[in-house]
Amino acid sequence: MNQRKRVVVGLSGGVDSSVAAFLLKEQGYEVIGMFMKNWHDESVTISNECPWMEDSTDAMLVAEKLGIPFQAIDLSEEYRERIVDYMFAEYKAGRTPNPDILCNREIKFDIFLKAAQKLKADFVATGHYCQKGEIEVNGNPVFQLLAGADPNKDQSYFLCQLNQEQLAKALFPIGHLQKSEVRKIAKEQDLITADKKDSQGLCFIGKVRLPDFLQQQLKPKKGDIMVVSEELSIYDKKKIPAGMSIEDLDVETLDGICMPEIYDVSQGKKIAEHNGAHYFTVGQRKGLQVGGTGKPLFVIATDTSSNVIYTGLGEDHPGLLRNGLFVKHEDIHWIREDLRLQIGETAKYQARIRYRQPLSSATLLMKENGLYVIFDTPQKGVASGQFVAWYHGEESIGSGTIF
Ligand SMILES: Nc1ncnc2c1ncn2[C@@H]1O[C@H](COP(=O)(O)OP(=O)(O)OP(=O)(O)O)[C@@H](O)[C@H]1O
Repeated sequence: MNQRKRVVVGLSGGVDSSVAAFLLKEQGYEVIGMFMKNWHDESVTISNECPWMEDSTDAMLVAEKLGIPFQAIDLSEEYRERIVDYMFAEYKAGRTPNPDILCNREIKFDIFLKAAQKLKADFVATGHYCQKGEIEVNGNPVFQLLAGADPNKDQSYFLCQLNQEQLAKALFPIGHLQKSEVRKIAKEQDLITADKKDSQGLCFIGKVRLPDFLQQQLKPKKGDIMVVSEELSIYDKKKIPAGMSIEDLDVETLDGICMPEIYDVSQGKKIAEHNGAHYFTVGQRKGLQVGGTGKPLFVIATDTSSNVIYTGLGEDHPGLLRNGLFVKHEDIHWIREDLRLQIGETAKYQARIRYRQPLSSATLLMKENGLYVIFDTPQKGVASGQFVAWYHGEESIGSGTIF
């Protein structure tokens, strides 16, 4: 059946994609390995190491060992335009982007996919820990994005912005395996990548720390750290009114619950200084460098226009917890288009707002202006710019950018 299908596998020089390529070959596909050079800027390299060169050599050696053709393509320009520029713009605006999710949507399953199609490939495969399903809805095929079988490695969250056309062309050959099994196969096949360390995400940053990367374009600028009391009246609006069912909440109440709070300096007390509000993210504890406060300080909001950070004392500060979040109409993405909610409709799903976070039950309400996601239990670290993905069991149904 699969004999004549051609697959381009993204070979990163890591163990997962090496084993993915091996398994595809075993299954009888015609496999081509392709390494992409993502982004490399001499100015952010903090050592003389050149990780992408090493990775591309490893990818090539794996291809050689498996006896498959190999190509390397330079997508660094596209990467800069679509990922790096987006990252800087988002941080500058006080939001927290997720480059890994964008990279899958914009690079691996767009530009890379198009390059594969030029080679007349039927599919693009990656070493992601997730699975693809196919069902029929009203007589039409519908593709499903499913969690990886290894609960510690599930990467479906990173693919939550893929659409049906992209999924139709995707293969995830290792999604049904545990990481330990992948390493075992790599060892058995004597692949050079068998013992290679896992990558840390943020592939393009390589070995540079995020703060160092950001400082390339976002210059340090001193500003105030304010500490905000627990007793502010704005926190009352964040609560779900007692006795009300979520379906009956009006938009004003929903906005109070789901929109990020806007603080002003009169609501806080200056406690120290920081070196740039755009370096900080909601929920962050590290990097504030304020001592003598007894309990730890956490960022509860940043205001990049006035360059002020608002913080709360202690991990139970009401500013840290949110009962819901909002996704603007144009930022809502349905993987399962057939399950798209219409205005006025609600649905019960499980949501996650960051990679590896356990799923948490939530009610989704579709309104004219966008989607409100109300959690059964309040969540910490709901950061603007990050993605929320909603699941039905193991299946990722849709996602959106948090307002
Ligand atoms: N530079 C690259 N060139 C080609 N494909 C890549 C590259 N970087 C990542 N990929 C593809 O995307 C998948 C997921 O990338 P990620 O950076 O999360 O690596 P990973 O899960 O550690 O996998 P691996 O062990 O294969 O590096 C990889 O398995 C690979 O198929």
